[in-house]
Amino acid sequence: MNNKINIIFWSGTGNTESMAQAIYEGSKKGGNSKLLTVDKDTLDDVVEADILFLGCPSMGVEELEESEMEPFMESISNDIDGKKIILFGSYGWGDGEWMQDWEQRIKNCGGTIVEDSIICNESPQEDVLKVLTSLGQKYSN
Ligand SMILES: Cc1cc2nc3c(=O)[nH]c(=O)nc-3n(C[C@H](O)[C@H](O)[C@H](O)COP(=O)(O)O)c2cc1C
Repeated sequence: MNNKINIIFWSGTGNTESMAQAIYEGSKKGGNSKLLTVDKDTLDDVVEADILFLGCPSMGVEELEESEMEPFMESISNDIDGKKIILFGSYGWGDGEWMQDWEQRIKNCGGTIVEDSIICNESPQEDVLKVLTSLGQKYSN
């Protein structure tokens, strides 16, 4: 059976959503992946995943989105020990600090970051989308 890949994201204006869709396009070939907005996921979607892709833009002041993504992260903090995770998201005027903090948080919960996080400024360019699609494909086998 191919790896179970779950892609869970929050996106306000669609930039992080485009990134998530690019990952999903690549992962679909494995026939065992799901694309979920963070309000639609369940704890099972986290627990069952061999590879978890989590996406969120930089919001607040270099923070995760506070009404859905932040509570979601809190809710899974005891369930990602040993989990293979890849983070992605879009940002605006900052320097990527939110992503560094997010990586640290995952590590503190015992999660394993298996790839460099993918970040892009505002709308993802074609080259970023290609990288994301190849990552989806790479892990779906
Ligand atoms: C309320 C709000 C807060 C934001 N805070 C930051 C920030 O602290 N740092 C940053 O680089 N960009 C910030 N941004 C810009 C977004 O991260 C950026 O527009 C991103 O592309 C949005 O992604 P999305 O289309 O997936 O929602 C903020 C945007 C909004 C609406």
